Amino acid sequence: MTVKNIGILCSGGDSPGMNCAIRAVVRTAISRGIQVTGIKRGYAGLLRGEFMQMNLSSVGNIIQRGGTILQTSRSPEFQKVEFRKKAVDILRAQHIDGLIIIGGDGSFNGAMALWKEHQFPVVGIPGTIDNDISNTEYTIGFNTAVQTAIEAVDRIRDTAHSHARTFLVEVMGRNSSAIALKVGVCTGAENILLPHDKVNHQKLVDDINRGIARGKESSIIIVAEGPVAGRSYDIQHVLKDMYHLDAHVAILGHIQRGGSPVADDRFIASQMGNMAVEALLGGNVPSVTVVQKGKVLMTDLANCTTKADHNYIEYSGLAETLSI
Ligand SMILES: Nc1ncnc2c1ncn2[C@@H]1O[C@H](COP(=O)(O)OP(=O)(O)O)[C@@H](O)[C@H]1O
Ligand SMILES: O=P(O)(O)OC[C@H]1O[C@](O)(COP(=O)(O)O)[C@@H](O)[C@@H]1O
Ligand SMILES: [Mg+2]
Repeated sequence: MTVKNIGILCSGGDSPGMNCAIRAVVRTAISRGIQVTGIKRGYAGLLRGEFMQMNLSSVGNIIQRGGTILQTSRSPEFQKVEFRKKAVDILRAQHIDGLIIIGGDGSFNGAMALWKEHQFPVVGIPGTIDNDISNTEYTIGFNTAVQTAIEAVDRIRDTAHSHARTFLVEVMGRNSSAIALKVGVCTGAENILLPHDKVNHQKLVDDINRGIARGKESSIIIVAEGPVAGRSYDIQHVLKDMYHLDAHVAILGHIQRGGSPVADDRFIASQMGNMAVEALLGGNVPSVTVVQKGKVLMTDLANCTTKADHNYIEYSGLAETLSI
């Protein structure tokens, strides 16, 4: 089928660099004589028919902006087969021939369903700070989120040292270890608690006390968020009640999702946006842009519909060795 009009949407959590990908899609498509229809607020906006025609200037001056100009959403309705049928009817009525989805593993499952149930041509671009998608080394936004968290932890370290305190700093990432491990290594954290770790409070206290005994004036423990944000408070209470150790909690939260994308996010998103359009035009669907062995390339979308926590787990040994 000839593609004349490409739809584009963002879905799931926003991530820094999504705008760079949108810009690359729009500019590549227009340079190839193809129309681009922006779909606002993800799958929820698609179901409401929220469209905007994109032109060269609608993506001007956005390369440095965090978030997404198209906005995004989580849409429970889209999990249902009847709503995906409605979505495809809306896309076809709008004369959209193929869809580019910028999002995480959940969004890719929605895209895969559009293909399987209706053979609607889809191409994914991985955009999530969590870096938790199978078969890609990278997802757009991860390095910016990590940089933001590092800067926050460095500031907390100033206070931790000045008051000789222990801090539990909770980072985002749901069940993914990636942000916690990279931030932990880069801030010289004394300990990193991964999402599924059963916390060994005794070891934590022993480690902190060993540090104090050799003259350390502060301890930073990076806590990966896990399924429900706020687990740091549980750990804080056990440390206080059972070990009489006072620890302060800092939950970094959504501060990690916003902000201007760092160079890697701009560069990779620009390549991915460009490649996604070429894939749609070349009939390479359903597919997804990925990073493998450091290179941006295409793979089958089916390879990227599961969550993965593979990317950084290999660095837990490094973190432990360097934090003694
Ligand atoms: N199995 C699925 N089938 C259809 N749509 C899905 C599925 N999983 C997720 N989605 C859609 O993708 C949206 C975003 O998924 P979510 O997991 O919240 O974020 P992310 O894509 O960033 O991982 C969901 O709100 C839903 O609309
Ligand atoms: O902003 P929300 O909807 O509360 O979601 C928080 C979750 O979104 C994330 O920031 C990003 O997750 P997704 O990219 O999968 O949407 C997670 O790290 C965090 O657990
Ligand atoms: Mg996700």
